[in-house]
Amino acid sequence: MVVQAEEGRLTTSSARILVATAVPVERDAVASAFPEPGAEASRPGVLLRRFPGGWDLLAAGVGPALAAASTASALTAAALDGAPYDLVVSTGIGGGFAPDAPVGSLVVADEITAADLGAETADGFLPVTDLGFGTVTHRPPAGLVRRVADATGARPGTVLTGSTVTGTAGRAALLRARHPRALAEAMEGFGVAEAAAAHAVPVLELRAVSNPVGPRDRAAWRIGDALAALTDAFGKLAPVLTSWNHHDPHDPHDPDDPHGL
Ligand SMILES: O=C(O)c1cccc(C(=O)CC[C@H]2O[C@@H](n3cnc4c(=O)[nH]cnc43)[C@H](O)[C@@H]2O)c1
Repeated sequence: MVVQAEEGRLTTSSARILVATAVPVERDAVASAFPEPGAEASRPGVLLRRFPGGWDLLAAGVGPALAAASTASALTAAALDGAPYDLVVSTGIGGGFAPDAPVGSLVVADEITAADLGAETADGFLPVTDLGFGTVTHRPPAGLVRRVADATGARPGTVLTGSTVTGTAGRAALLRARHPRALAEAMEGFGVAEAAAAHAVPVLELRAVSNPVGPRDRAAWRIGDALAALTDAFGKLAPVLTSWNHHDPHDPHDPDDPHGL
């Protein structure tokens, strides 16, 4: 994999990386980290913005279902083209849990967790795994998460995925009680991760915090600041991805890897 950073902008890569945002304005914020405008590439069910070096950007839609469907379409198309992706990155704006993830900050997921996938019972919420189904958490490669955190200043932690934006202090407190490591909430990460897992492709989730998770206060959303943080972060991601090689079972930069440095 070869990715070069030039004045904080992404230039070349030999890896194939799919970056899935929810909406076009988030995709365009990521695109601003590239020196070129990119070119459109149409595949069944998806319209990609393609950049030299193997980067494809996709506005995959809002919510876990559409994000999963769009990401799966892109992954399948790439595989059928004979150029499968090496990494999928779910990214965009998100809500941050106070006080750990303030507005304007970045969060990188070490766990991508479906917050509302399960059953409500008289004794509380049961995740689908307790019912004997599927999964509720995907874990991105630990060494890659660490290096993304180091390079961008993103705080590592759990990023929750839900189909509903939290709008009350009570719901925010409930989520944090259930997921004490949760730093952020968004609506797509788990869907993107499910699609990536189906194709055995590693996944990352990086969120720029636009609003606190809690009582709905639309006027307090700082979407412009979060989008600017996203552009800045993707400029800094280049050297991180330069040395990451997921084909190598031993990550020399992962202190948890006994074969590493
Ligand atoms: O409440 C509104 O009026 C409103 C206005 C603009 C956007 C929204 C959204 O629901 C955007 C959802 C979109 O952004 C991500 N996101 C951002 N903050 C959060 C959050 O606190 N909780 C969940 N998702 C959030 C999400 O990934 C969607 O793509 C509402």
